[in-house]
Amino acid sequence: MGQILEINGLTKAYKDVTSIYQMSFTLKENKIYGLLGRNGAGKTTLMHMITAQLFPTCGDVKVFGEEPYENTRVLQQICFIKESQAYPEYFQISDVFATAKSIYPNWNDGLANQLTQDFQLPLNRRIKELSRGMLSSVGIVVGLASRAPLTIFDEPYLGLDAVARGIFYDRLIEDYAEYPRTVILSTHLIDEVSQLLEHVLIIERGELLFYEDAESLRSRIYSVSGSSEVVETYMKGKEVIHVEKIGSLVTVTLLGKKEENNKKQAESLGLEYVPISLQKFVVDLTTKSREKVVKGQ
Ligand SMILES: Nc1ncnc2c1ncn2[C@@H]1O[C@H](COP(=O)(O)OP(=O)(O)OP(=O)(O)O)[C@@H](O)[C@H]1O
Repeated sequence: MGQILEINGLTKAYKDVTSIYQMSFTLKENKIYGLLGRNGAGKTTLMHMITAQLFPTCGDVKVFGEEPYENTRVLQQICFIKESQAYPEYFQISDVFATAKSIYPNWNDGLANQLTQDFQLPLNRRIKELSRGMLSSVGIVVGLASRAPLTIFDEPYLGLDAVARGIFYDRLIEDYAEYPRTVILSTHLIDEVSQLLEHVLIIERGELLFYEDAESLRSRIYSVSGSSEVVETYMKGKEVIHVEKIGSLVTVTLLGKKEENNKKQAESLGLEYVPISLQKFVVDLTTKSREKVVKGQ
């Protein structure tokens, strides 16, 4: 399976902050990736460099084997939908779709029409007259109907209600199954998209903390709770992500190894074992432990 994105030593530094620091990774074609991290982690900066909207301070980005900057051949294969997508205000929705059709070679009218109906979009209404959620729906139609080999959604659903978000996920997975492409989905609604993701990239303060197969990661993340002494015994030699202490009860989030039987071991010590969601893992990973467990407490 081919690589469609190669990032090497990528850094973006501003005067007071380094948004992306020495990042290197590759993405394969026809996979759905989740790009996760807290506010300010560097996700949008990274996506802007991938889509040639921002120059790196150093390092390089190759998309489909080429540098994306001013490279029409590459750029027409990338569709980037962001939260605050700006369209000319005087455009009607139909003008946005006609423009997208002229840019993206794989644009599909049938899918665009289907999605227009799903989201109940009035094609002849002007952009400046749309509600926030309708504007997000327009972006989603463009993102899906373009069928671009690299499709990137950066928090695409500001203002979209749960029903509309459900339509987005369903249509994405249906169309992806028939017309595979590489999708990068950046969102804070991790629980909602968790089942869609095939690989997960977690970034924090401009660095890539995790890059793993989503199913494998989901099977390794869990928490145990119990008294501090027993929990501390259990924690020895394990990868502890987060510790929380309420009175004498300690709960730790851990990242197990695949081959370990973490559940059995925890339960044999009388600890409560709970598999945790990807969202909780990301929150715990990117939050400092509130309190360390001190031996004997
Ligand atoms: N033009 C800029 N000048 C200076 N600093 C910037 C600039 N753009 C981004 N930053 C900083 O870079 C860091 C990463 O920002 P970025 O927008 O990439 O984060 P993010 O992960 O997308 O956050 P969010 O989830 O809130 O959208 C932040 O500290 C931000 O303040």
